[in-house]
Order: sequence, then C-alpha cells, then structure tokens
Amino acid sequence: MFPWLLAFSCESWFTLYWGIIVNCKWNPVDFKTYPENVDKRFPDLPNVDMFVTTADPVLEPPIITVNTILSLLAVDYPAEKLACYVSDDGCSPLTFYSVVEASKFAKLWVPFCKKYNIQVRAPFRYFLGDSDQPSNANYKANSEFQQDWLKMKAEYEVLTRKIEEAARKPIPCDLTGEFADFSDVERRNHSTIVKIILEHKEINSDHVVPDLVYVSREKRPKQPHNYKAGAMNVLGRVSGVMTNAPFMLNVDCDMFVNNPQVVRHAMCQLLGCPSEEIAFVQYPQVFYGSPRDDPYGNQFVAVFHYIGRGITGTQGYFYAGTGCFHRRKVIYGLWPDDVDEAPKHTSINGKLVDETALRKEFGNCEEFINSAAQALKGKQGAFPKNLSNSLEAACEVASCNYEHGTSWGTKLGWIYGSTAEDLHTGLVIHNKGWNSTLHALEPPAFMGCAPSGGPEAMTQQKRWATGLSEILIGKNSPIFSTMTTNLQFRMRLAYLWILLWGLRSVPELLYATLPAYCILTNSRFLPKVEEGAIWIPIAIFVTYNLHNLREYLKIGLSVRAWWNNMRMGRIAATSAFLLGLFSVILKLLGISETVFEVTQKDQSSDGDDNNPTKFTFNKSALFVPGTTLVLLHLISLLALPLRLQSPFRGVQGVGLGELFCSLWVMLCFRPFLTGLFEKGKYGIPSSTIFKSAALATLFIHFCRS
Ligand SMILES: O=c1ccn([C@@H]2O[C@H](COP(=O)(O)OP(=O)(O)O[C@H]3O[C@H](CO)[C@@H](O)[C@H](O)[C@H]3O)[C@@H](O)[C@H]2O)c(=O)[nH]1
Ligand SMILES: [Mn+2]
Repeated sequence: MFPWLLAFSCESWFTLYWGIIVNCKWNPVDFKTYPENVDKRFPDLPNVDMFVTTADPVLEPPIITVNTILSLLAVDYPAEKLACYVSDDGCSPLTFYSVVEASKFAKLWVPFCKKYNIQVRAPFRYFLGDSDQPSNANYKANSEFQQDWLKMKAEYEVLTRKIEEAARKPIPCDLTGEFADFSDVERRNHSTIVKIILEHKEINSDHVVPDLVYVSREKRPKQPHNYKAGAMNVLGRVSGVMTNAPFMLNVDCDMFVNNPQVVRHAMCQLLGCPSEEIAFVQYPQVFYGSPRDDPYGNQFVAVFHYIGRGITGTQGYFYAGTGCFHRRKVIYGLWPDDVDEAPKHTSINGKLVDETALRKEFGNCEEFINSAAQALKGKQGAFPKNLSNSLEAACEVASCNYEHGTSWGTKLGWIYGSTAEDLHTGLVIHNKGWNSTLHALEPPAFMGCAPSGGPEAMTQQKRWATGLSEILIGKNSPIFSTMTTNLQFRMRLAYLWILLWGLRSVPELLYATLPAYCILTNSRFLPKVEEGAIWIPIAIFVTYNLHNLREYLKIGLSVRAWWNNMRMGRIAATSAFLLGLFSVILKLLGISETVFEVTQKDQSSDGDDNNPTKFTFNKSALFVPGTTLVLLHLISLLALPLRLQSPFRGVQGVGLGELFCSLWVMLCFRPFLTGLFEKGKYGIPSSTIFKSAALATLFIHFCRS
C-alpha cells in the first residue's frame, strides 16, 4: 500500500505541475520591431542609462567586464544620450584600472564600430578566430578599413596585455592620483568611491563616446549589503542624480551587446503604442562559447522558446536579471494608474505625494528627491550637464546608511530578501498590474557565459532554488497575495512554475527512490506486465517524452540536447534544488542566512585533459543526494539475482515496471555512475562516496524493518 500511495501523490504532483506548464506555453507571442522607423516617429530619442555589475575580479575577470562595457559604449544609438555606470562590489583597483584603460581604447573603438557598422562590438568576440585578416565582407577590399582594422586589433592586444600584466601583480598599479582612493581599502569595509571616467562635452558627432562612471558603494562589515539587488539600487540612485534617464538597461558583467541595434529595438516596444503599460523589455539569455548540446542543462534554449514566449502571452515574461530595459519610474514604484497623474503631479502606489512623502520613500538627499520627482512625472533629465557637480550627491546616495528607514528594497527599486532578486523585482512590478515583454532578436541581443562544470552549474541552480523558495514563502508570494494584487490568474500560475523549483525536489527525489525501495522490499507501485493497466503508465511515459523530444527537434535542437536537458533536470532537481530548499529551511529556523555565491565566468580551458561536456565533481554536499541515489539503485539491482528466482516473469515480487524505472534512473544519473569509478575532477571524491554509502545503508536498513 505504501509504495502505491507515495506513487499516487507524486504522480498527482507531476500532473499539477504539468498543468501549470501547459498554462505557461498556451499562447506564445512573438514581436517584430522596425528599429529603422523609430527615429522617424520619435526624432528626440530618450536617454538610456546602462548598468553593469561586477563583484569579484577573480571569478569575473576584468577583461570580460571590460568587453561588456565596450560593447555597451558602442551601441548604435546617439552616444550623447547614453551613460554607462559600472558597479564594482569587489572594490578592486584592478577592475578600476581595467575600466580606465578600456575607456581610452573606447575612444578609438566606438568611432571604428560606427564608421564600419561592425556587428559584434565586444572586441574579444569580434577579433575571435580571424588571425590577421578582417572578416567583414563588405569592407574586405577597402584598404582604409584594412588599416583601421589592423590598428584596432593591435590596440586591443595592447589593452589585453596591460590588463593581464596588472592582474599578475599584487597591486595592479601605483595607488596614486586617481587610484589613491584604493589604497588601504578592504573589500567589505570601505567608503564609497565614485569616479567619472568619461564625460562627453560635444554632441552630434560620430566621435562622442557615452559617459562612463565607476561606482563602488560603501560597505561596512556589520551592514547587510543585499548583494546584487543592493548594487542595482545604488546604481539606480547614482544615475538618478547624474543623468536620470527615463530608461535603464541592466546587464551582468559577462553579458555583452551582440546586436548593436538593441536599444532602438527596445525603444520600439517601450515608446510604441499602447505600450505605456509595458514596464520592462527582457531579452532572452543566450550563451556563447558553451559546450554543444547543453551538457549542464543551463542554456535554457527550449525554455525561452516555449515557456518564455508563452508567458509573454499572459502578463509578460519575468525579469531575468540581465539584458533588460526598465522604465525608471516603474522601478521607483509607480503604478499603472499613476501614469494618468504623471505630467501634473507626482504619485506612487496610487497616492499623490508631496516632498515629505517622497523623502520618506526615497531617502534624504535633496538632489535625488528632485530627480525622482522629475522621473515620476515622466520628464527627461536635463542633458548635457556637468557630471562632477553631482559627485557629492552620488556619494551620499551610495552610502550604506542611505536606505535606512526608506522603501528601497521593500516597495521600490530592486527588492531584497531573495538571492533571485530578479524574479522578485519582476514579481513586485507584475503585482502592480504592469505588463512586460520578452523579445527574441536575431542575431541575439545579448550574449553571456553559462557556467560549465558540475560544481559551478549546480551552485548556480542551488542559488536559484534558494532565491525562488524565499520568494514563494515571502510576503510577495503569488500564493498569499491573491486578494491584494493585480497579478492575473494565469500569470500567478506562471510564477508558480518557477517559484516551485525548490519544492519540486521533494517529489522528484521520492519518486526516484521508489523503484529501488520496491525492488528491495519486493513491493510494487506499477501494475504487473500481464495486466492491461500497465499500458496506462507506458502510454503516458512514451507520449510525454516523445512530445518533449519533438519540441526540441522542431526548433533545431538535437536529440542529445533533449536528453541532456531531461537528465540534468532530474539531477538538478534532486540535488541542487533540494539543497536550495534546505538552506531556506535553515534560514526560516534562524540558523543561517542565505548567500549569493557568484558564478565563475572564465571560459578558457584550464589544461589539456579538458572535456567540457564531461560532468565534473568536487567535495560539495551538492553531490551527495545523486551519489546516494545511484548507490541505492546499484545495490538493489545487484541484490536482485541473489534473492529472486525469476524476476523477469514477474509472477511474484519485483515487476518489470519497477525494474525499468530503476534502470531509467540509473541512465539519468549516468554521470554519477561513471563518477564512482573515475579519478580527479571527473570522479566523485571518496568523502562524498562515503557519506552517500552511509545514507544508502541507513535507507536499506529502513527498508528491511
Ligand atoms: O554581491 C553581489 C553579487 C553579484 N553581483 C553581480 O550579479 C551578477 C550576476 O551574478 P552571477 O554570479 O553571474 O549569477 P548568474 O547565476 O549567472 O545570474 C543570474 O541569476 C541572478 C540571480 O540569482 C541574476 O541576478 C542574474 O542577472 C542572472 O543572470 C554579476 O554581474 C555579479 O557581478 C553583484 O553585483 N554583487
Ligand atoms: Mn551570469
């Protein structure tokens, strides 16, 4: 009876979850934008502030950040309308040095890109592959282009070399002059550093480079800094007092602009009809240089295609943290209803507000309050202006006490309390009734790195599961807020699809263990082979998988990609998601806080024995559940011939169904099976095997009693 009940509960869960997925995919939406028309309709294009966040010069090599910045500075949009803000949570002189050097190169690179209409404007991708010949077919024959190209390539090599050399030294450069602020700073204990690196004076020239500002917000050991959400809020305020553009683009340090037209495309959506309700435009995360067929199941191509476009058909896709254009006033807490008030009054959260109220919400900085009032009324910041005049205000709003007693991180800005601050912030926006869009461009708008390697990929998935579970049980949860928010019913289900990732680990793990339990205890949860009813689970299993496979093949993905994603889905759910759920339970019990672990960005291979598709392991607890599962199934399968005379006739004891399920689990966890016998990074460390063996023994003991 027990196995059957357990199987029934798991199956019910999977059915419910399947229903939620069908809801997500139901009406997919695509957009077609015509950026060439946007200039005609809106001759005075709005300003855009662009944000880049970086946190650690080792995990996120500055050359990657620098390329992202260069690609942003070079986008195809009037440069005098753009400003780029870099947040450095590592407070690293190396990062600052690299950005300063890059800004010198940008003065050559930006005009070059615009003159020859270069497609990929991140130099490390542009110069990739071609040895000493430009590959731009249009200009190949043009000798001027040839010369410029060679010069640019040489200059870029100088830049890379400088950054590499600086990285090798304990201190990248003399900490004098501009760099003096970095002498005796500690990463978690320092005051604010704001540096204006580039500031344009002229307008309407092909040689203008957008403004570039470096920000390292104040950090003190005892003050929570709220990870990326905290950094984004500081960027929001610093840009508010400096340039106050009505739109903000935010990218992670590894996400370069791959389609230089992207800002114009985004403006088509944000300025075009009836789109005042569109709060943000999200671009799919697309990854470069990742191994083929998505061996770690973290490239999400099919997810963006089916679920992403589907959710866009309801209230709009989620905010995914990078590659997203926000409306500043929405980030400042504006509700869709407030828009009508906009030009005359300032109103947030459905209420007209005066200056004292604004102070309460936004904090005590005169300049910022003024700029926020302007932004909420929908006025464009005055441009150009002298950025250095706002330096003092910028430092003030970047200090760690600034948010004390305000609504930052709770009602407005990037929302705190979850390591998935992106989903959380998007949810608070959708809760107010705003819409959003997901826009798949060809060529892709942005490209970034997906972590490769078992530990990196699993850590990332664990962080997501943690953050998502934190939102699920938090006060903005779509479950608890049914009455009080404007979230549409189907959007609520869509949020559940993602927020349930952590909880999903429980039924997945139980169901993956069940076949082993049945074999060990001679019980069953499936009908016998000779019973007609066996065809029901077989039919469901076959159609479900074939349908999934067809989805992959239809968008040009391979059978292997399908298999890898399916397999990694099981592995991540039973290990990373499970541990994510655990860390939230620990947080609830007040035992430990959840942390944002930054993912390693370096894509270069580290040795000759590197096989990027082969699963790697380390000592982390992340690999214990998977190893235990594999050991359990191994033991139960090995014990089979010893204890049973004729399992294959299915007359009594173990049935073929259970046996098949056990083999299927083993197939899904094959990387773990081979990991048991391998050495080095491809093998499971013996300490992990030991822990897992102990757990497996305990389980077998439980089966026996
Ligand atoms: O204290 C911190 C921690 C992180 N970051 C930045 O946050 C970004 C994302 O971090 P990363 O380690 O690359 O995380 P990913 O898992 O790749 O990021 C995905 O998931 C995150 C939420 O978990 C989102 O914030 C990201 O936008 C989304 O791309 C990077 O630019 C970091 O520099 C900070 O600025 N401060
Ligand atoms: Mn990332």
